[in-house]
Amino acid sequence: MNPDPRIADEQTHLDAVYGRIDRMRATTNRRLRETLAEAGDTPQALSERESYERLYVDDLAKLDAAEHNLYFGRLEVDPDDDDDGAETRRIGRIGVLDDDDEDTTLLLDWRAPLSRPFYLATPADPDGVRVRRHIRTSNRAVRTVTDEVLDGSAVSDPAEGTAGGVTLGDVVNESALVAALNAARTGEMADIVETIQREQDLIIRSPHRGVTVVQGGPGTGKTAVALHRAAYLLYTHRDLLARSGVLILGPNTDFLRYISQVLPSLGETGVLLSTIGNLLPGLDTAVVDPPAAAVLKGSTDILTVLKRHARSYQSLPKQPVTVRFDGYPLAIDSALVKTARAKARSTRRAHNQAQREFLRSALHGLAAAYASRIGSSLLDGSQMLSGAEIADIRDEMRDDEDLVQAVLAFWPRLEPKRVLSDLLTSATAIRGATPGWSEADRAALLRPAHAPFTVGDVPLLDEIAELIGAGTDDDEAAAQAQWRKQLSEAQEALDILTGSAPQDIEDEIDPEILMAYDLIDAEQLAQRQRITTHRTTAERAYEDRTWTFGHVIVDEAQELSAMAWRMVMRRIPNRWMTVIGDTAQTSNPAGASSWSAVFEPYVEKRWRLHELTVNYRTPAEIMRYAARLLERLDPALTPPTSLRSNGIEPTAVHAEGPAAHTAVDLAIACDWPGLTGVIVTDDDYDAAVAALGDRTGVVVHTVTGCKGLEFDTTVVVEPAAIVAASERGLNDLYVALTRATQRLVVVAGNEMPPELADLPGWHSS
Ligand SMILES: Nc1ncnc2c1ncn2[C@@H]1O[C@H](COP(=O)(O)OP(=O)(O)OP(=O)(O)O)[C@@H](O)[C@H]1O
Repeated sequence: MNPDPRIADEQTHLDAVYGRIDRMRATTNRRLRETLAEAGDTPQALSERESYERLYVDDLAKLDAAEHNLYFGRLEVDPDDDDDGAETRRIGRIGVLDDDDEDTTLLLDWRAPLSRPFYLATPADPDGVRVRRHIRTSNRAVRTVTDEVLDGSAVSDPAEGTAGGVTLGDVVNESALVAALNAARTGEMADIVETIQREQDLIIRSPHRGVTVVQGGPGTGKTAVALHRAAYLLYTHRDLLARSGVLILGPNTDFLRYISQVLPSLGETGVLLSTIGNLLPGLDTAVVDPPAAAVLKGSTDILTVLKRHARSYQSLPKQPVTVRFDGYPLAIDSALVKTARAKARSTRRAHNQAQREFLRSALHGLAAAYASRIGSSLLDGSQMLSGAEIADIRDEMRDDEDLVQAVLAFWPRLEPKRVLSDLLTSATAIRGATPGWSEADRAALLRPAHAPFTVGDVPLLDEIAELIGAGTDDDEAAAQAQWRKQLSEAQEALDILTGSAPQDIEDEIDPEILMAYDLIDAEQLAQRQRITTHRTTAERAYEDRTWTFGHVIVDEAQELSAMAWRMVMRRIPNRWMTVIGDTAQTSNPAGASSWSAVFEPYVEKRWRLHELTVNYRTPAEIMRYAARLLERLDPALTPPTSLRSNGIEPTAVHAEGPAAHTAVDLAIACDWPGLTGVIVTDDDYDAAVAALGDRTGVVVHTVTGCKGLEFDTTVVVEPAAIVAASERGLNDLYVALTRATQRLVVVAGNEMPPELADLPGWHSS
């Protein structure tokens, strides 16, 4: 067989691209070595060196990330002018310019506007594209080339695999898509740059600057779309977003681990991935509240409880407290504290910030009392000390630590964790803050003294931090002064850096390799220096509760409670967000069942809904059963249409003993290709993990922990128990059934939900 000339052609181009990448890597490596070898240990020299080092290391990471499948697409498009020849565009993971005289474009970045027809053109609507070529490479060699001729005639290379219920005319890059969907899963999500579909592309590149909601059933690519949108926005709005950062919120750390490689593989690292449970600096929790507590803590009704409780620290003395100043006894009594409290409250500042006014006023009262003791006229009792003298006494009192402590007992400095613990661990505190509540609700809120904070507590802690003010004015003033100092040092360092840029480097500089002073200003440099071990915007944001992001993406957004949304919204005052979810998959009892209820309080009607309707993950054979559960959940909901049908019928296995054991043994014995996920209830989790031991190729997850994940084969254990385990058990089972890319096996003892009772192989004993 003659070798395909297209392969040889593309190999020539691929060699040119990698040649250029290798030259860029060599130059960057050389510069990095030179930077590291530089002498000088002044603070400026060190910071200059560190900035360059960071820059070169970042560049190398980007080049490494682009190595795999660097070049994947080629378009022949109608030329702009009347010229007969077609214009050729080559598309890759990153843009690459040649180092020739013309700076020839070797590769267009997939996110560039000129690349867009690669994703949008269809035979029915070619958008000027004559031929779309899909190039598969591995280890720097071209393996296959597939052409689609989009001139209204037929597709030239037929696709491998079969499609389920979707019209193939809708599918772009079909054979590559089917190959990607059939590929064995590794436990880490892969990027989809080569096969983004039209409906997905419209969301990824949406210019909408408000809240974009992406609703779609399981497997419709919502997570993939969210991650590629992050990459697209970072490319298109780099100046803005590199500085303010992008936050991606996911449901749990397993999920974040699963998606964590996608953005680096696209050359983007400046993104903070977080769960609600570790969004607050200094706290990391995955502990989930019992349903009743979750509902109470998730609702905005808890706000008045928190406010009432925070106010309870602004207390009055039941008995006057006697303090001694200069040997004289002075009384801190209810009248004195009441006056000081009124003054402090009238500042309308947060508790900790108003403390200064409270103290000033109380000391003023005590100074006046003291003055009346030592300075009253013996004749008529009138005050003989001047106002200035009384103020001096007040200042002296301020230095008397015992006295100040005694006063501040009635307006103590607060710290969010203590405030919340004080509330949740005391039946008395709960009662005081919840007038009108039922005893059952109060009992649901109460927790043992040393119980850890839960995910539901995190938004409450954030709320309390707002209510009480994070630090006192003095803390803030000290932080500001420190910041100004760093800023001026950074400016000096930058001046030196700019002034010392050697001309010869300037002359030979690659357009892609930017110099430090192109990229950073004094503020950024100061921020880098603030915590030298925490270098990226994302990491700085992670350290700072009050950080506001440029864009926020919320995945599995249906799980967020109303209180969690308040916390998220605080971090994105510009409301530029992409929100991804499926209200049919909600398992949190405090989660969302309607997007308008979530967003209207924040943006009224200014949010835009996109719906994804094609299920890329789950084959039609499995979706047939899952759809029945959706019907029971809400008959108005339409299941997504499976793109594939693979001929593998789901089956059921009757377990004689404990079903979790049977399921794990079965998974090990069958050794199905790729990754197998065994999904169990919380109660069965430990037993299943123990049964699995250190076997690879099989993983165990709880129903809530499998959210967003996928496996080649899924073994769902005791579906009836999953349904019974919680109020949202049906939703959980729906999620569990839709995790497989190839095969579903259900293992049960005696009970089976009616929707699965006709599974081949099922019989109860
Ligand atoms: N255009 C595409 N090309 C290749 N693979 C795709 C494409 N779109 C989606 N996929 C794949 O389909 C699977 C499901 O996608 P994803 O996890 O993003 O769906 P989801 O809507 O977030 O699902 P769920 O709500 O069930 O968690 C993933 O393996 C993803 O890589």
